[in-house]
Amino acid sequence: MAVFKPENVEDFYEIGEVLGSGHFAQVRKVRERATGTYWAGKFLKIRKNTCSRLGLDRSRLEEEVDILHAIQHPNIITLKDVFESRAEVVLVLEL
Ligand SMILES: Nc1ncnc2c1ncn2[C@@H]1O[C@H](COP(=O)(O)OP(=O)(O)OP(=O)(O)O)[C@@H](O)[C@H]1O
Repeated sequence: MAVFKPENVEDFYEIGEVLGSGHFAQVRKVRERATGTYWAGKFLKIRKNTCSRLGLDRSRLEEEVDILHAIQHPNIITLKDVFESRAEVVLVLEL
């Protein structure tokens, strides 16, 4: 199962320009501090309670993260890291 790190993503990545946005996510270019490598950081809003219609359901997201983690294929984007704070989850993806 994928590990959702409780650390602050900004301790490990510099957050850069916005690359795009979707229904629940904003995607930004991020730079790994340790290596200088660029990645895409997908900042996802998580639903706070079952009654709310805003944000993603965390269990659905867990399933998707597990699938991304399990698959390594040239046509499927690589998932490098997952960070979690109270209100959002950040997926660090291949740019
Ligand atoms: N790995 C990535 N590298 C570069 N840009 C990306 C990457 N992932 C997403 N983007 C950009 O961010 C935008 C939003 O991505 P996201 O995956 O949130 O949304 P979507 O699949 O287009 O929409 P939806 O909310 O319907 O799922 C994309 O349209 C693309 O421009």
